[in-house]
Amino acid sequence: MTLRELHERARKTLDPVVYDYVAGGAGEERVLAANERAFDDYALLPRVLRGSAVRDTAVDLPGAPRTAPVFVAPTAFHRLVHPDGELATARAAAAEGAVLVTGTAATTAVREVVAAAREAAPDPAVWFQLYPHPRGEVTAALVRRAEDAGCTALVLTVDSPVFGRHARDLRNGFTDLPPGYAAENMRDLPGAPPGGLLDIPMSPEAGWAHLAELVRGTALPVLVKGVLHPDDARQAVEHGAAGIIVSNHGGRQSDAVPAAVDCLPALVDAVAGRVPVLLDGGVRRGSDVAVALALGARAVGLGRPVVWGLAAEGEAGVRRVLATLRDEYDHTLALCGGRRNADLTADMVVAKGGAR
Ligand SMILES: Cc1cc2nc3c(=O)[nH]c(=O)nc-3n(C[C@H](O)[C@H](O)[C@H](O)COP(=O)(O)O)c2cc1C
Ligand SMILES: CCCCC(=O)C(=O)O
Repeated sequence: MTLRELHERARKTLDPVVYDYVAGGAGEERVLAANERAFDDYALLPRVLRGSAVRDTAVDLPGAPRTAPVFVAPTAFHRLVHPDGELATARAAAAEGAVLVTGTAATTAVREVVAAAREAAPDPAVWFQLYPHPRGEVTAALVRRAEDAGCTALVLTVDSPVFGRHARDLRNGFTDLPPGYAAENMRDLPGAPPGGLLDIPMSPEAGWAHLAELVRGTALPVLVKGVLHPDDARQAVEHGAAGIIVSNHGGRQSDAVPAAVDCLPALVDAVAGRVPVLLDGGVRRGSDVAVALALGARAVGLGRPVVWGLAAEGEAGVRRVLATLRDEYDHTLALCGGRRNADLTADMVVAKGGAR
């Protein structure tokens, strides 16, 4: 079954309001559409007579040595789409050797998520995503939870000073979690009520000091997610980021930003190899992975496709999504005459219709 078919099955399975929450974007959904369409505008110029029957696609990421080049981006509330929720996602990602980013908005506590990943693989990599919280003690408590659970990196999402305006959710009246679901990691934190969507505050006044404080307060590497401006990528590195995730939140925050992959080259230049640059948004095929890696991304994240796999088939569906992308990417690498990711270089990416 292709990713497209899994998406279709998920659409038929899900409550339309939940489907819209996952599928939707901000505003007129221009950025949502642009993320996927941008990949259509790139083509790959293969190199010939230099390939290998054995290919190595593993990458080193912070807190995740020798991992898959495709990771599970943080997406909220997995129990809304499948009763096994984040436990299924965790087992699937671990079994496929992919980093799982769980986070503040998970409907399963991080301790249980890491335990489930460990059932599926001896040394899984689970990262924990958080937002800059106005109260330092709340961030500190969340970080302790992630550390105690065994997470190997933190991800600070910085593209959400305020929550995006999701037109579908506003139309559907979906503005908080239904009864019976909670953001489990927010339970019993100092000064924070449990645990609905509205209890995960965004901080319009957060500054670079938040990042510096987070980095100071943990031994874990901290990646910064949601960077689009090259100067912000430089600032993030200067404030201690161990990695940059180029992302526009899957078109769910500003509806006026460029497609994520179109921002990638400038950020790769700005970071100049000091830390790995990752990307998410619109990745749907192995060739999209190849384009992003050729343009300098170390790895790419999948948001919605993982949720569609989970909704359609639980753990097996998430495994299928990750395995499909891995196989398609490996095949593309072979067709491009590559034996390792580094064999994909920026000169091999051209605008559709010809060489640039
Ligand atoms: C339903 C949903 C929930 C999300 N929740 C979060 C979140 O809690 N934290 C976060 O940093 N990003 C969140 N994101 C953004 C994803 O991490 C990622 O940036 C985006 O989905 C990538 O685009 P794609 O869906 O086209 O793969 C969410 C995305 C979706 C679709
Ligand atoms: C406060 C929950 C965050 C979920 C999120 O980031 C999204 O729906 O895009």
